[in-house]
Amino acid sequence: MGEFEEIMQAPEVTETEAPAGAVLALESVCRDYGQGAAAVRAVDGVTLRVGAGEFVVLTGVSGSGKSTLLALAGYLQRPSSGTVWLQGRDLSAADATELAAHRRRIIGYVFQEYNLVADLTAAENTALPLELEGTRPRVARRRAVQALEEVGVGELADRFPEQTSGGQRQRVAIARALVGDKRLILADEPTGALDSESSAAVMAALVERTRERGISVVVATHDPAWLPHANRVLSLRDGHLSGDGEGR
Ligand SMILES: Nc1ncnc2c1ncn2[C@@H]1O[C@H](COP(=O)(O)OP(=O)(O)OP(=O)(O)O)[C@@H](O)[C@H]1O
Repeated sequence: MGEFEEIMQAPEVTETEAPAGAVLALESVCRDYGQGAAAVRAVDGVTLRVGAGEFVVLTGVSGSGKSTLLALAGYLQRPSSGTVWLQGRDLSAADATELAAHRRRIIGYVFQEYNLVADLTAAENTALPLELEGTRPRVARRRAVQALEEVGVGELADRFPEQTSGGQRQRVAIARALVGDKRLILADEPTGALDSESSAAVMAALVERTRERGISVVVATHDPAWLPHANRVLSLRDGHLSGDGEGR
C-alpha cells in the first residue's frame, strides 16, 4: 500500500458521539506530518459525513491533502486529532487485528497504481480478501470470478497482472475492492494512469456496481469525467474542505 502503510499508534479515548446513519463520518480531523519547522498540516479540521449509497467526488490540486484524507477515512492512517467513525464505530482503540478485520469487511480500496499481487492471477487477487476472512478457496474463487465478470474482465481470471493492460488491471482491482459485502469504496485517482477509453470502462464498472448495491464511494481525483457521477463534490485546499461536508 506504499505511502498508506503506517503502524497504528497508541489508542486515544474520544468522547464525541457517533453520527447516526453515516457509513463514514469524520469530525474535526487533522493530520500533521513531520515536526517543528518541517511540520505540514496535510488535513486541517475536516468534518464529513457520507451516507449509504452516496457517491462523493473529492477534488483539489496536488498536495491539497486528498490522499491523506482518504487514508484517514479508511483507517490506514491515524488522525493527529479528531475522530473517524466507520458505520458508527470509532475504531481508534481497536487492536491491529480487530482493525484489519473490520476494515477488510467494510471497505474496498482502489489505488492509482492498482496494487495487485504480481504472483497471483486476477482470480487469486480478487479472492484474497475472502480467503483472509476464512472463506473456503473453492467458494472464494467462484465469487471472485463472478466479481470479475461483473466488471467485464471475467475472461482474464487466470491471467497474471503483467499479462493485462492498465485498464484491465484496474477493473481487477475494482472486483477485489467490491468482493464480499463492502459498504464503502475509497478510490484514490483510480483513473489517473489510464487513457480515456480505459477510464470510461473503469468508471462505468465502479459506478454501476456500487449504485446497484447501495455502496458508498469516495473518489479522490483530478479527472473531471467523474463529476457527473457525483451526488456531492467536495474540494480540498491546503487541507481544508469546501463544499457540503455534512451531506444528507
Ligand atoms: N508521508 C508524508 N510525509 C510528509 N509530508 C507528507 C507525507 N504525505 C503527504 N505529505 C504532505 O501532505 C500534503 C498533502 O499530501 P497528499 O498526498 O495528501 O495530497 P494530494 O492532494 O493527495 O496530492 P496528489 O494529488 O499529488 O496525490 C502535501 O503537502 C504533502 O507534501
